[in-house]
Amino acid sequence: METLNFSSESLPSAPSEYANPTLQRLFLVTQKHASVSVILVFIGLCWAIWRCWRFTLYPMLHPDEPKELPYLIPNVGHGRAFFNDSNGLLTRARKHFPNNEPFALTAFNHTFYAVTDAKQSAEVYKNTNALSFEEFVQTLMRTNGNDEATIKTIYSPLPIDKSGFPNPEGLSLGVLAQRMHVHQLHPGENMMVLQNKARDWINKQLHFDSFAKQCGYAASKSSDAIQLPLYEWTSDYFVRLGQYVYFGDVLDRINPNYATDYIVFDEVIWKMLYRYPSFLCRDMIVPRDQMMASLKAYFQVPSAQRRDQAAWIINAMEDEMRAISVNDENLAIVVFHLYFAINTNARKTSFWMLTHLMRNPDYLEAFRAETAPAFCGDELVDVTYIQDATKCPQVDAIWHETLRMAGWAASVRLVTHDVVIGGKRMRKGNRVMVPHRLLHFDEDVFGENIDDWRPERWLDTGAGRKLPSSPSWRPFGGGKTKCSGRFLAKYFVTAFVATLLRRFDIEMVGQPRMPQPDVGRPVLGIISVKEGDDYMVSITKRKSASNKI
Ligand code: HEM
Repeated sequence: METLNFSSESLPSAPSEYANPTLQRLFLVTQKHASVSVILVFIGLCWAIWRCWRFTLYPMLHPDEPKELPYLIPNVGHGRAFFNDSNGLLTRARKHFPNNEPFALTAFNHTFYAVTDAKQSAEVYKNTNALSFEEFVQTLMRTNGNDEATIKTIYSPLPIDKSGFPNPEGLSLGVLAQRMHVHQLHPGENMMVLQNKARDWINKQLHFDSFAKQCGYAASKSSDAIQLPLYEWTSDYFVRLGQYVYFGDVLDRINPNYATDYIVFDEVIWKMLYRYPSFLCRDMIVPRDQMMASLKAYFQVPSAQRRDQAAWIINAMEDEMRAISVNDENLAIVVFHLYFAINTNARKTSFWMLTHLMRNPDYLEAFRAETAPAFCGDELVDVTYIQDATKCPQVDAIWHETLRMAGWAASVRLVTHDVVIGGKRMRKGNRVMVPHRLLHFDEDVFGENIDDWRPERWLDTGAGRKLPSSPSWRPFGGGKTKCSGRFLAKYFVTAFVATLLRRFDIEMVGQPRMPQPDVGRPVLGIISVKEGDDYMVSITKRKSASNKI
């Protein structure tokens, strides 16, 4: 008993009849334990009442609302699991509620409704009145420094007869921008300009001499072979490609490190999405601010020195923004978001595609053979051939299957007023998400061996050939905000891989394990590779084009 170490000052006084000091201490300790027990019982009771209310009584009283996945700690909810592996959590929740109804999840006081049924997801994409995508864009704008007055101006309706891009519905510039992206990026003359620019860049840069000069990260070089870390290399090449296609050389001249800064930023972009306090994310803020300053400097270069090199959308956005008096700083932030949309996903898709192809040499050879007619010697000449699924069905299947495996995004919308989706009432102020991955891993739709990369699932059966138009196929989101860059993205990735395979042999150095996706970090499309899982590939010159298939 003497080992009990309570100081008598910190405890209430014991009755004086306990003359023995040991008994006196024992009394005090018992009394303290009793008060602790009362508090614990009280907390336990409150917790039981809260839990019974939240997960039993409330659902009974509101059967029209989505059921919620139970959790233990109020406010925290499934926060930790959500941050560690949101798709793992969603898969677990889907199994918990065996019917296909929407369900609810709470993470750090935010409630999300998850819609995992393909038909119900179409309801989400269609309902632009009660479900807002703009709120997500505006939050990003705020996080990255757009001021409130500018956001308000950009989201205020404009006259139907304004000059510049036609606006017959009197939309705000924020909404009209979606139409402008479509005008730039859907197949047609405007997209062809970008395709030709990309073809010329790929033809010039995908050269052995260029690798040797540009890739400071190469592990070894000889006169006809070079070893490169695949993720680092595809990231570097694709971001420079996207930048060139949209800004020509001008941005690179203003800041030769722009593409490198972007990749550093893009790898920690989840800190921006989770709105980390600035003192915890210097690694994201420093490159971001540098890029925004460079974009501001870009818009201060005299028009004659930059506009003829820029894509139509960059010049058109500048004109539209200036017409509503948006200043250079705010313009730079808006265009920064566009730079991000152009560059975040293609670099990762090419990494995953090459990774799967090297592990499936038959498909690699099929890709090479099918795309051969697009070349004259080693030069890519025909920009439409590789895109055409009737001429390159295997390439098309490889593209789809790579996106199916690597697409990790969810479409997220804010509920702006109560709405019924999938027969369930969703409350204003919460968010609705359509997790693409859950749709893409539905065996009933995409067939067996769902965890394996099998392009043949898109080719071998009539049902497989219809998959690209299935409502379960959502790598690019859906509705009015469906990724307008999807055609150009396919072109960038397949033209790059085709030219690489035309000119070089590529193989893994050693036998690296299959790189793991970084499931803990949210992305807006394609999953990143886990830190430390990048691996070396050896790229070797092939024989001259005349000897090729
Ligand atoms: C494999 C590559 C790509 C994937 C997986 C992808 C995926 C997505 C997704 C999931 C969205 C959000 C849609 C929504 O929630 O409704 C989106 C939006 C967008 N993407 Fe992509 N994207 C890719 C490549 C590109 C490229 C190369 C560009 C431009 C050249 C681009 C431009 C855009 C734009 C402008 C939006 C916003 C749509 C709008 O507000 O109108 N994307 N993308």
